[in-house]
Amino acid sequence: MNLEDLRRDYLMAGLDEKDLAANPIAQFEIWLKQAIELQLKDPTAMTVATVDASGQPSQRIVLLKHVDAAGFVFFTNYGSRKARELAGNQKISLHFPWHDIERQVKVCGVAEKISAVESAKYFLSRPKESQLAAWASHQSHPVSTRQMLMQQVARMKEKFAHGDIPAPDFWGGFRVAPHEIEFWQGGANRLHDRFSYRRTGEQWAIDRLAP
Ligand SMILES: Cc1cc2nc3c(=O)[nH]c(=O)nc-3n(C[C@H](O)[C@H](O)[C@H](O)COP(=O)(O)O)c2cc1C
Ligand SMILES: Cc1ncc(COP(=O)(O)O)c(CN)c1O
Repeated sequence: MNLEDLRRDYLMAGLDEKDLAANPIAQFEIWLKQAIELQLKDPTAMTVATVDASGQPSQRIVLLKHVDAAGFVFFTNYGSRKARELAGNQKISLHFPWHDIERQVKVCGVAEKISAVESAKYFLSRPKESQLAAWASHQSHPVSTRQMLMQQVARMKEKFAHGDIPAPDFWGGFRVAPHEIEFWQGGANRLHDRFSYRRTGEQWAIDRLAP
């Protein structure tokens, strides 16, 4: 299979320092809003990179569920591989791959569990079937067959047949407090525009980076 000629030029837009918000969260919100309005598929999907004790990185996609000055929030199983890696090393990187608008955003920061109260509030807003799936899935651990998984779902459905399904204590959110956020806009002939914000106390410094 020859992949060498698979490429395209990025011609949609440029990015100038004068167009950037002073605060990267404000800039992120502008870009995310555009990604949603332009009906990109899974606009909130982000790749999350963590590292294990040996320094081995691993990645997976999760959905961003909240963003504000305090950081980026996603939800997952606290026994999952990502959560176990974060327990040993809070350093994390997030990546939004917005191919259709020739943009990407990279975030580096530190992840912390949110409160059980905050997690429960989000959990209760999810569809019941997803709540049962969270109870049934020992995420990232081997499961012998799909049938075993479905049996577990059925057991949980029975157990929680009446009333609200409570949030499991092994499931909840992480908030990523960022210290670096890069905005990338594709340019012609590989001469892309890149701006990197770095936290300097209460403020943010902005550098244009070579493409
Ligand atoms: C578009 C998309 C969104 C996903 N969103 C989540 C999510 O919000 N939370 C989650 O735990 N897993 C989500 N997953 C599944 C993860 O990618 C991953 O398989 C799972 O969290 C286990 O990862 P780990 O074993 O590295 O911890 C999503 C997958 C895709 C493709
Ligand atoms: C396992 C898992 N957990 C959580 C989520 C988060 O999304 P939601 O809360 O909207 O179901 C997803 C989304 N694909 C998922 O696959």
